Amino acid sequence: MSINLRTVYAFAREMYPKTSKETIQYGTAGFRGKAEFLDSVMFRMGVLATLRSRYRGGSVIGVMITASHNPEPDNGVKLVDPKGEMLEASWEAIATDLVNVSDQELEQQVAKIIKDNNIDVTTSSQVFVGMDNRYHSPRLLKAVADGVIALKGNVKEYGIVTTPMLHYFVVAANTKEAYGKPTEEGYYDKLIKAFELLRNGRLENGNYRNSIIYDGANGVGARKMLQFIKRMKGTLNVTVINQGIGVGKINEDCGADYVKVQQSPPKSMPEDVKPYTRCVSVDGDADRVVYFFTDDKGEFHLLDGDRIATLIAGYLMELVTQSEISLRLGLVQTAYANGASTDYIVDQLKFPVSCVPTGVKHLHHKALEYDIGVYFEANGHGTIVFSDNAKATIAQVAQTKESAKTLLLLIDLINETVGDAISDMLLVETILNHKGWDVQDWISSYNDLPNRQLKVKVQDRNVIETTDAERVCVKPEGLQTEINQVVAKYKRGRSFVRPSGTEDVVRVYAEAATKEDTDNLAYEVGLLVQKLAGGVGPPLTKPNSSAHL
Ligand SMILES: CC(=O)N[C@H]1[C@@H](OP(=O)(O)O)O[C@H](CO)[C@@H](O)[C@@H]1O
Ligand SMILES: [Mg+2]
Repeated sequence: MSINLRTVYAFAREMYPKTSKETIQYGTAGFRGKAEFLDSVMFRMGVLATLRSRYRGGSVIGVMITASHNPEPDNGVKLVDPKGEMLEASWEAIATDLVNVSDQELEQQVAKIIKDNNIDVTTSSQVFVGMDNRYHSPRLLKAVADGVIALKGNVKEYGIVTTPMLHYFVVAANTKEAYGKPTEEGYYDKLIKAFELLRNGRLENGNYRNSIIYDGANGVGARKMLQFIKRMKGTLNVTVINQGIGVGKINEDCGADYVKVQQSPPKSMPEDVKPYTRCVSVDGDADRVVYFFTDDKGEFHLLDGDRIATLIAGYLMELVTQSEISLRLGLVQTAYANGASTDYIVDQLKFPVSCVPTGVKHLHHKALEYDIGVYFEANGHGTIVFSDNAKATIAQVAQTKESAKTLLLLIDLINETVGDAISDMLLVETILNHKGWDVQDWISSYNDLPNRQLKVKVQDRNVIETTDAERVCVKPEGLQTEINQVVAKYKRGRSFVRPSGTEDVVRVYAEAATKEDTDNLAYEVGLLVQKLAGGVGPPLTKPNSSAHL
């Protein structure tokens, strides 16, 4: 097979010319932006995925077209490496250069990647592509596929799937189906079989009731949950709201990000929902999940990624202890984790905990250092990874001990390749069922510190640089000192700022002993960002109003 790089060049110029003059950055989870500027980015990512597949000896590489929790006009692309991880960090720079060169330089840039990485372009390659349900996703999927074809690679299109499904397909194919069948049906089968075996016919237990309300964020997570329901034979009664079929924009006034950041239920919540009903929200590509409920006074309560992580970690530790096996367990968080959750993990669970920069790629890598690594972002994005040693030990002990048998089934239920909202939800349901817990039992394990996030618009968010897992701001000079002075005024105060990697904003996080203090702290730090980091746009609104969120 010979590759004519002229083909790449001609394709790009004729079909996918580069229309944006601005430099495009590789963000927290790949490239993201307004959909109308992304055609050339997608074509080039198809080219890159093909090169990466050849570089990795023909292993399958995944390309997911989605802008996750972003608003509907945005789109984006996430690349999946052979073991289901996000694209290796060293290739992020290669990807960035490739999307930013002009159409005229493209041929030369592709040749450079081939030469620098010693890629044999005559070998075979395989790229799996999936997309969310944004209306511009099919157009962008075609651009990715054309990029693959331009380099004579093989492309398999999965159509509309969740991000974690695509990760699963990649790993299933690369493990020659040891992980499961690389099909949609294979994915449902694997999860549902494990879930039903774990229920073992006991649908309700203690305070646990067998029904939930599921907010699908008008995204692909809604459609796929409807598929789960069809196949689950009533083992869990799920009512899907924000289905996104015909009405409703993706993530608008609903979904995991809205619920977490606004700290309120989706706007379209049915009025007749009984107090203490378990509700879940997933995000636009269904890799995040948060739980919430409203109490009998109408007050909203959130059970976010930190809660999910602590619930899972505690349960896994119980099972490991009962199984009398010695494994290294650890939990990974980011600076956004609620301080109370970290205290609970360290003081009560006595679990080693570490803090890494935002972005699942960082958490995933850290979690791999443990035999059982639990990682979750506060926003509900996370999973659990098991080392080969853990799997082998558990399988052996499972021959004689029930607790280890349960662990083995949990491994099948968990999508280890990346955070998976549906798999995570089924896992939480399993644990609550086994413990006989309702949401009140769950939330009483510790009290969250009130917390708040603000988005501050600045001229160039890259003027902010951070260190120490983003908890300390080193640029612009003086900002951290002023933040420290403000934080010192508040009991249990903690605050940090960082540039978002998915939106053109600076994020401010604050927590403190009371809600009022938290709102004031966030506001004061927001003002500092505006003052010292080139704030633009309207002035921040004083606390006790959500207008500035
Ligand atoms: C505070 C927050 O929730 N940040 C999110 C958000 O990243 P930012 O870089 O903060 O925009 O999107 C990422 C991708 O989904 C996710 O990994 C991350 O946790
Ligand atoms: Mg997402």
